[in-house]
Amino acid sequence: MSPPVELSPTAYLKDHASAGRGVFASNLVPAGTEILSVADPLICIPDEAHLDTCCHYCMAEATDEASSVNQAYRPSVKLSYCLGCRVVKYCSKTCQATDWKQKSHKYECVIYKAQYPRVLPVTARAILRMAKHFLSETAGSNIVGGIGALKAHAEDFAKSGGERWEMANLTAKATAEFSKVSKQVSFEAEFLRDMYCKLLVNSASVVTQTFDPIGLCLAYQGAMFNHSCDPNAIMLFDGRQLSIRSLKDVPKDAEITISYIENLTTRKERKEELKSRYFFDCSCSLCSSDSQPLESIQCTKCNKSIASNTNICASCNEAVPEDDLSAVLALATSVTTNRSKKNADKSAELALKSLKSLYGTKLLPSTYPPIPQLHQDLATSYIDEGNWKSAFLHLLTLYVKVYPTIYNTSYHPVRVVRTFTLAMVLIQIAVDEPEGLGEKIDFTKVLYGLLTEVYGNVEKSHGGQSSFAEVVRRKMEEVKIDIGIDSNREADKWMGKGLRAVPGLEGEVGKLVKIVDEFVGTLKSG
Ligand SMILES: C[S@@+](CC[C@H](N)C(=O)[O-])C[C@H]1O[C@@H](n2cnc3c(N)ncnc32)[C@H](O)[C@@H]1O
Repeated sequence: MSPPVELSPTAYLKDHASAGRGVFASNLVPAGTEILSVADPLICIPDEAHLDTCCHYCMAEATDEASSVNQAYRPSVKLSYCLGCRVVKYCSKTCQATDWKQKSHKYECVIYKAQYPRVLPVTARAILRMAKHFLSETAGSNIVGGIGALKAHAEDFAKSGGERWEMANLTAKATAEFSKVSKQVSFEAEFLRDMYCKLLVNSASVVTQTFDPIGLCLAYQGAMFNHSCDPNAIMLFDGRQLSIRSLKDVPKDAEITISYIENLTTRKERKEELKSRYFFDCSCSLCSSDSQPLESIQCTKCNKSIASNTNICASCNEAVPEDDLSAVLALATSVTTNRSKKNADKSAELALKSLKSLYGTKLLPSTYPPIPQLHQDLATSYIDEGNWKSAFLHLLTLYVKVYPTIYNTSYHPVRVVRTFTLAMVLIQIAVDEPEGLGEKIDFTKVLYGLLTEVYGNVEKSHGGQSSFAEVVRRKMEEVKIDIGIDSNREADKWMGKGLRAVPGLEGEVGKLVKIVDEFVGTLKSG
């Protein structure tokens, strides 16, 4: 048994009873605090789709093509190509020089250039960096034992075979071949395959402030956290800076866990994904519990929730016929499976059709997977198109019917960001089509209520020094001036509360709930 290692002022690493190593709290960690911050992850690079729009070092995004709502999150950034390879871009000479000297672009530039106009996939680019770094690493050079000590599960990958193993071999072989053009160093395929396995098990998606994936990150300390489907912490990105923040109070010496996957899925789907991607059987508190809140269905007679482990409504005793229930659950599974396929049709048309078919069963509430994801994907598509009213209706449905169940703390970072997006979309509606919602809402009050909710939670969700907190503060100031609020007194009264808790907003909340009920009603009737 190795001795514990301090990972940050609040967390230490030690051997875990059943999961290799794990991270534990050094003292009580209060909810909404930073546990770990890594300013310079070993690897943090854009994926293929974002090579043209993200700085290859700091991950800043170019603003040119973003819609007005997405621009609210970003400072103005212009990117220029590396003139050597013309594949990667930078926002400044400093980023370019750091990437060149410290992050291996000096070595990989010639490899990228030889492949141009073909662009290497993000996994191939990442394993080249890992391999290069591995050569200069000694076991004691880093507190977690470096790349050598990262779990690879290589035998499990080989044993499970299939497409993933094929891809590991193909990527490693092709990358080894490509690396030969470098005069500095080239690699064997088998060694690169080992790097590939380590990458897949230990890396995380880099996400924007709106949680859209833009790249891949490998940070030693970040890779030490084990998974739970009901985690007490979350990984966030601010550009290339990775942080882990607590979602709940974590008692001294308790394990700190994050979620590796999109955990808004059914238990069966979560367990299958974790087994196939990370090679373990999840036995977290949620997977071991009889109650699966997301898998509750809705009673067609009294509209109350029916728990996931029964087909009988506890409120009115109505029984849902088992065959009907099986058919509905199979439909939900098939929508999820089709969406997760490679080259799946991700169009808004299909998402809307799927959403209507799920609601059309009348048995599935807005929280049942994959309904929340479909609403979110549709909102994102409509924001990109500038279709504010449709984006608003989907985001508002999530705000009213989904977030209180799936993110049961008001400072959950995803909930805070989505609420901010809802406020930004509301601004667009107020400008473009204020009569478009049917119900006349007081835009000023609702907007101010949403923003104060975000403003009051951002310290806990993201930290006061984060770029997102800065974006929120700026927007709050702008809106206060626009709507003629010149003191903080009124804002303070509302601070941190949800719309529902703000005095004087009950009427507006009632109207919003009615808008959502009518909207879901139209989706149910196809
Ligand atoms: C990113 S690593 C986490 C750190 C790892 N425990 C170590 O010792 O290096 C991911 C791997 O840790 C293990 N792991 C993570 N969460 C687990 C869990 N809840 N139960 C069992 N094993 C887990 C699995 O082997 C998984 O592939």
